[in-house]
Amino acid sequence: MTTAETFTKTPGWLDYYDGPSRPRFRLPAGAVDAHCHVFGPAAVFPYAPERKYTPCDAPKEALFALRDHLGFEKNVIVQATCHGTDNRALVDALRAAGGRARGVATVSRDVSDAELRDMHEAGVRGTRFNFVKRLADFTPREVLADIAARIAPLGWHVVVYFEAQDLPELYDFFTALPTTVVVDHMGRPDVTQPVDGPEFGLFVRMMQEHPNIWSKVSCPERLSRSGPPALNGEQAAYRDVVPFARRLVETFPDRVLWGTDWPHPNLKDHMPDDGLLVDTIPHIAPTPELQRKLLVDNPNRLYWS
Ligand SMILES: O=C(O)c1cc(C(=O)O)oc(=O)c1
Repeated sequence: MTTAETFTKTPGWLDYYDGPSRPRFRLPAGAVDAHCHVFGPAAVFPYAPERKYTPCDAPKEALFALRDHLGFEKNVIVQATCHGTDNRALVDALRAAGGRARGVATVSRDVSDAELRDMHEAGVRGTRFNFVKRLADFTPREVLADIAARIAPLGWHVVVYFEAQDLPELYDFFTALPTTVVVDHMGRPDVTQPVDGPEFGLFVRMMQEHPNIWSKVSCPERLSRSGPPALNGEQAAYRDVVPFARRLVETFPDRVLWGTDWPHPNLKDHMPDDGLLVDTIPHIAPTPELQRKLLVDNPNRLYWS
């Protein structure tokens, strides 16, 4: 199947989606899409009963086609909340990727050592804690601290997803975690606030004071108020998000990651064009050196070394 066919002929795939454009920006060799998901297919890997949304199926074959179409070498596949703590779709995709994917799972406190070992062998290198209220029920902090203590000896890290207004309350918990901590989507700043204002300032301070904390400079399509269309080749799409991402890339060049967030669950107003998302990269990482760190060196160090 061609890439276009894989997208349009995947059963249950969004009717209106013709697939991504081809990016103008040429990714460096060895680039990693460090935040993407697989969903189902539900007939094989059912969604979790406790899920807050039911996505269209987005199977591994479509993800691998996207990877090749955009020019990435590898993926980091992140367990999505709609699959709960059932990591079978993730592990299946990792095993099928032939070493070209690593994963971030979601586990419960009673996960067995054997299950952790199996996941590690398949390529899992982290666990995800979700604090976004529309996506996940509250889990007591001591449960999460126990999970972090369980996965730390494996060399795994913790990925956290939260919204900026909740950072003051979560700050002490995050900064006490015993592992590397990777923040999804820059902690979802309100991009109508100034980039040097107090809200994003707290996030920057957390990274400054805690060298174990990393950030994904991803998801402009979720954070933007200005929306997608690039006015011309020079101006970035989702341009109101660019100063936030660029600030992190330039201040912490060795602790940032980039990902498409494909297949963009819960976006109701538009279906992002992943080619256009790749074209935002030179706006947030303006030099070849910053691009290499963001796309190649950092993800390879965290997931493949
Ligand atoms: O903002 C979201 O809706 C979202 C959801 C999930 C998930 O359901 O895991 O993951 C993401 O990275 C983003």
